[in-house]
Amino acid sequence: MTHLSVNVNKVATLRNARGGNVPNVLQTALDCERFGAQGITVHPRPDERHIRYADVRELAPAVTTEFNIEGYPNESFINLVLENKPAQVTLVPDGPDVLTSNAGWDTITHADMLRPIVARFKAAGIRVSLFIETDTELIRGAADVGADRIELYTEAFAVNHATMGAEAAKPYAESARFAHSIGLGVNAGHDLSLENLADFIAHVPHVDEVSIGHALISDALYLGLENTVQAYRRQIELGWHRREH
Ligand SMILES: CC(=O)[C@@H](O)[C@H](O)COP(=O)(O)O
Ligand SMILES: NCC(=O)COP(=O)(O)O
Repeated sequence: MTHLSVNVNKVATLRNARGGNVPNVLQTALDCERFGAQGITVHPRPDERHIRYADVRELAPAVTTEFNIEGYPNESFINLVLENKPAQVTLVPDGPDVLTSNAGWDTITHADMLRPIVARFKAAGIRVSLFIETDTELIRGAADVGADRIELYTEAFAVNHATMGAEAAKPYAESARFAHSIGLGVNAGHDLSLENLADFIAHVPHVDEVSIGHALISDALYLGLENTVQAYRRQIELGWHRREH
């Protein structure tokens, strides 16, 4: 069954708006786990506009499910990850100024840069995932630089799902099948929501994990965090039960 990792970036955004410690990011992460999250994801950005490096240091020893740190692998990010040894690091090719992640890796152009970084993390016992679009050659490139998994960048799925429904999952299904066939694990994330998650899971095979933040934390304003985490888990189960493969 696909695991749900809750991205708590947006909890930190709210906390940072007032400069104190409300809401408490650590407590929220632990509560997400208590409510059924199977992982916690954070994406510290260079300007620390939401998750701060200090949050990562606080979360790392406290998270008892899978801790996943996402980000662009500059030297300070690499050191942060190696210092905190999460179960998984997800490398994302974000420029420092982006509003949010907006592209996957070009694993061919950046192969020489990625290969030694991936090797460093793997030598430290950290699983490495690369954020990537639905392009077979780039997925093959992820395997070539030594990645353990890919994270399919699902923004286009979310946008297209609004008009096309489950048909929007087709390129992702092909990519997931290909990644699996060459030995890569498959994660997915970005703009997944209660509206589109079951269709994604039903039509895309081999998905080990989804990481969801923006929509989930927004839903929690209406539904409460416990109900929301459980609602996302139920959508994953619903998707699995609708699978034809
Ligand atoms: C890689 C990815 O899709 C997520 O980490 C997303 O970028 C969340 O980051 P923000 O919360 O900064 O938008
Ligand atoms: N890796 C994707 C993630 O962590 C959350 O993305 P989003 O749900 O905030 O778009």
